Amino acid sequence: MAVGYNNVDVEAATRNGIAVGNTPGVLTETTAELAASLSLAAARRIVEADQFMRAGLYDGWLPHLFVGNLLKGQTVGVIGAGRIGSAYARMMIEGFKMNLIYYDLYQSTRLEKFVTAYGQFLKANGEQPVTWKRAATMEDVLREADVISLHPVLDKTTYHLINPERLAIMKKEAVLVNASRGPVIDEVALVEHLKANPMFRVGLDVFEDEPYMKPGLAEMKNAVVVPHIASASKWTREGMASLAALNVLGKIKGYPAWGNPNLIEPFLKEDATPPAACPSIVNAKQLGLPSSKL
Ligand SMILES: NC(=O)c1ccc[n+]([C@@H]2O[C@H](COP(=O)([O-])OP(=O)(O)OC[C@H]3O[C@@H](n4cnc5c(N)ncnc54)[C@H](O)[C@@H]3O)[C@@H](O)[C@H]2O)c1
Ligand SMILES: O=C(O)[C@H](O)CO
Repeated sequence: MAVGYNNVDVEAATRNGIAVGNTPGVLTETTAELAASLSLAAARRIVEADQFMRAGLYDGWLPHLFVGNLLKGQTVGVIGAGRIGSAYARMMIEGFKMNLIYYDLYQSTRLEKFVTAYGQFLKANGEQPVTWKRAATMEDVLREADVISLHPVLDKTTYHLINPERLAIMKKEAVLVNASRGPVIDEVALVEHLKANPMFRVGLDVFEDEPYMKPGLAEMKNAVVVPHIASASKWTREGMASLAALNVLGKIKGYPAWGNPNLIEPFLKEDATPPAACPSIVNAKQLGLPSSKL
């Protein structure tokens, strides 16, 4: 069960009349929160400092001990401003008063409106307003942002989206976070970049050859690594299980596909019968499945 389905050959499934279900929506905030946690952990060197403390190396406050990056007033870059990317952007903007630069194939009007409104709120309170920019190219995001989080789907257009050339244009003290899919980053190139740029930091939830890391990554102090736990909250995992089970049940019962897979709340109510529909079938259109009325 997952929202990402890059590991499924949807074309082959469609050719064989097989419906492919996924679990959108219930992972959005949970995954965005983990990306925000990785951003903070990398920017403020939390894991390094924790290891230092546990090793008994702390012998008193020092002005230069584990100095990291301040987020307030800096720029957060989001590549892939869909459900999760937009939720992450809102957290970083509202939580840390960061400015936004994003790159997506589509305009995220709702996100832009949110930043504009929040900027006006800050201004009205005598504070520096936050700003947003939709970048014309991914390179613009990489050049300008202080913290960059990757949230696109994995496909041919996003495989090794972060490569040696693009790493080279990022700020030397940037923070890069990936809670999308491992192969979005060329991990061998990333290890080399981390070695050459000790102030560059990453927070990774996903890896190119999961469950393995590329040689050298585990030794890098400027990398925070966690084992694909972005959706690991109880509410989310229960929600994913419910949506997956209701997709299967819906197919068995011959129900239509739900009209708007971004609006899955009716399937999650504990005290009500779920709608007679499959919550999210990604190849519903291609299979010619009927769509339920909302
Ligand atoms: N680490 C985890 O546990 C975890 C959890 C949930 C989702 N994910 C991953 O996150 C991905 C995104 O999930 P979502 O629910 O936000 O999906 P979504 O479809 O809402 O958002 C994906 C966005 O990526 C954009 N995009 C596609 N190709 C692009 C490109 N070449 N350049 C820039 N943007 C591009 C799309 O336009 C879309 O806005 C999933 O497909 C999955 O791979 C990982
Ligand atoms: O795509 C997904 O849903 C995740 O990778 C699993 O949580």
